[in-house]
This record gives sequence, structure tokens and C-alpha cells, in this order.
Amino acid sequence: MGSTDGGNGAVFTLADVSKHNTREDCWLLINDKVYDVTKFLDDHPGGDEVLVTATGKDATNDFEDVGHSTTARAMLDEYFVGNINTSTVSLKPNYAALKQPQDNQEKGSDLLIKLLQFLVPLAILGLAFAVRFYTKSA
Ligand code: HEM
Repeated sequence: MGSTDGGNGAVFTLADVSKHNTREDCWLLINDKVYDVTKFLDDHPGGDEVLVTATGKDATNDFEDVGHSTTARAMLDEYFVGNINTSTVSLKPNYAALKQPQDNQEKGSDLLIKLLQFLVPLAILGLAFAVRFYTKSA
């Protein structure tokens, strides 16, 4: 069936694939292969929304995370339009880089909590002394 789709020898860049990011024209990149799923949108058991949001990037993880059946995997062939120029896409997301800002943020809020743990009792103590001082003189 794939042979009737044409363009089997085509090699696309991620920028090429990214242009097809609407319900009217929807391409996906899964496991280094490019699929035109426009005609499949209405039939996808997981809905069309997830497919459109999976455009413009490497959708391999999105596809694999769902744990698609072998039937689902066999369906891919039908929508195959070409391969990807792998140098245009970072196929493995850099988890270390993604995690970094989060770590920094956590460190930031840790510091704030430590600072508050120090300042709040100090403020209460100060308040107690102030109250004592003013009630004495009155
Ligand atoms: C051409 C690509 C795709 C095909 C042919 C496909 C096909 C299917 C099929 C046949 C099912 C039914 C369950 C099964 O047999 O595993 C399914 C379910 C599902 N798919 Fe896909 N899928 C594709 C891409 C995607 C992508 C990229 C995502 C996520 C971003 C996705 C998300 C889902 C979800 C969430 C379900 C579960 C629906 C449910 O059980 O309620 N699919 N898909």
C-alpha cells in the first residue's frame, strides 16, 4: 500500500516536516520516518488533537509512550511518505539539559525556605521583645 503514496525515496528535513502541522495537512516524524497522517486524523482511536500536537518535532517518544499495538505499528506503512535527514533533528531528547533548569529552580526555592526558616522565628522574637518593651513603658 505504501508504494501508492509516492515519494518513498524522499528525504525531508525537520523544517519540511514542520510545515505540515494542521488538521488539513498533518505530517508526523516517528522512528526516523515521515508519515502523512492527514487522512488518518478522523480514524485515530487516540483522537486527532494528539496527532496535530505531535507535529513539528520528533514524535517517536509520544508514539512509543502510548504503547501502540502491533496493529497500530503495521498501519504506519500506509502513511509513509519518506525518510528524515537525521542531522536536522535531535532524535534523542536531551533529558540532562531539560532537567537542569528544574534543578536550579528547586535549588532556588530550597534557599528561600531555609531563609524563611531563619527569618520567621527571628521576626517573632523581635515582635515579642517589641510588645514587651511597649507594654512595660505604658
Ligand atoms: C501514524 C501514527 C499513528 C498510528 C497509526 C496510530 C494508531 C493507533 C491505534 C490503532 C490505536 C488503538 C490502540 C492500539 O492499537 O494501540 C491508537 C491509540 C492511541 N494513540 Fe495512536 N497512532 C499514531 C500516532 C499517535 C501519536 C503520535 C500519539 C500521541 C501523541 C498517539 C496517541 C494515542 C493514544 C493516546 C491512544 C489511546 C487511545 C485510547 O485508548 O483511548 N497516537 N493509535
